[in-house]
Amino acid sequence: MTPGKKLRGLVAATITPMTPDGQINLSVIRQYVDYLVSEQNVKNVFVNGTTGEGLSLSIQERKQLAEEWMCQGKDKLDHVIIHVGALSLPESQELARHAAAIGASGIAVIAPFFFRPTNKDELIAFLQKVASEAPAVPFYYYHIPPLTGVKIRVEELLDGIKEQIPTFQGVKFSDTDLLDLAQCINKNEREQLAFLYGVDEQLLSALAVGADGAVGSTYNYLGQKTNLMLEAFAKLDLPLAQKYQFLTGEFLNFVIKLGFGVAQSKAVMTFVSGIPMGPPRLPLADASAEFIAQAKAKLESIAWPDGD
Ligand SMILES: CC(=O)N[C@@H]([C@@H](O)[C@H](O)[C@H](O)CO)[C@@H](O)CC(=O)C(=O)O
Repeated sequence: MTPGKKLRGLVAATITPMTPDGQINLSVIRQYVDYLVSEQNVKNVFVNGTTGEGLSLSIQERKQLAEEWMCQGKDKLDHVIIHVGALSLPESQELARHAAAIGASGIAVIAPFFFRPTNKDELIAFLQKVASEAPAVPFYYYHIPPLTGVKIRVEELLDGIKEQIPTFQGVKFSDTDLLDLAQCINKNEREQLAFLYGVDEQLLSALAVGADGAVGSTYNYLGQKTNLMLEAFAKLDLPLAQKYQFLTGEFLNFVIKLGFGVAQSKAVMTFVSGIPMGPPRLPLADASAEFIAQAKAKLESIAWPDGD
């Protein structure tokens, strides 16, 4: 791992593999790490987030997964960010201390979403109490208003946040409000913050306003293609970058219409990688056989510019 290096590029929002009877399946994480690195060229992971069903796992399971990713990712991954957000502040603090103890490269926290913060100060107060439990670990705010219902604009949140959270390192921005994202980047240009976009189907637009990279579910199985989009964008080859975005978008548009969430991501990752991701945890229901057949056929029909 590379401590201190600014987080850039693609970060896979990891799926939590489960056994058919619904237990977490740590035994495939080693294979999963190798697959991400060698087949998808993705060397950063975000563990126990939305895609990882982090909020549906017990504290013990979250710790076990974090430890396994750290252990298997050692010498292979660049960054292992652990999502430690929880509805209960003491639980979130416990997870932050644990992530620090096992040497995580960063921690991230979602806004609490049952009793919600109603303004910036309440949200920062919560984040600060968690971040201060891991005083040497880079801290990221995980902004995902479609799921949390917490719509406090990040631009507003960032104003003065470093004074209260000295470890503040950036934002995982999972929202479509690109004006907010652009204003964050504009105002924080000279700071060393990382802005990582989380709506995979419109990553190219976020790159255009200066996002440093992306955290998302599709980089588990479309990481290599999305890396080619990043490369084309870096070389200012906009037509090629657009081509990749259009094609990943074509797949996502198709599956979103069928109904696409964490369960379906698990199914897609299983058929693409061959690693059994297992079922999701209730209340999520397993992807249907029909979804799997249609998603597979669609993905196989895409003619990528690199001929793959
Ligand atoms: C709502 C949701 O799950 N969003 C995903 C996206 O990667 C999403 O799956 C993708 O854009 C397809 O819609 C990520 O932002 C979530 C994520 O990074 C995480 O698992 O923490």
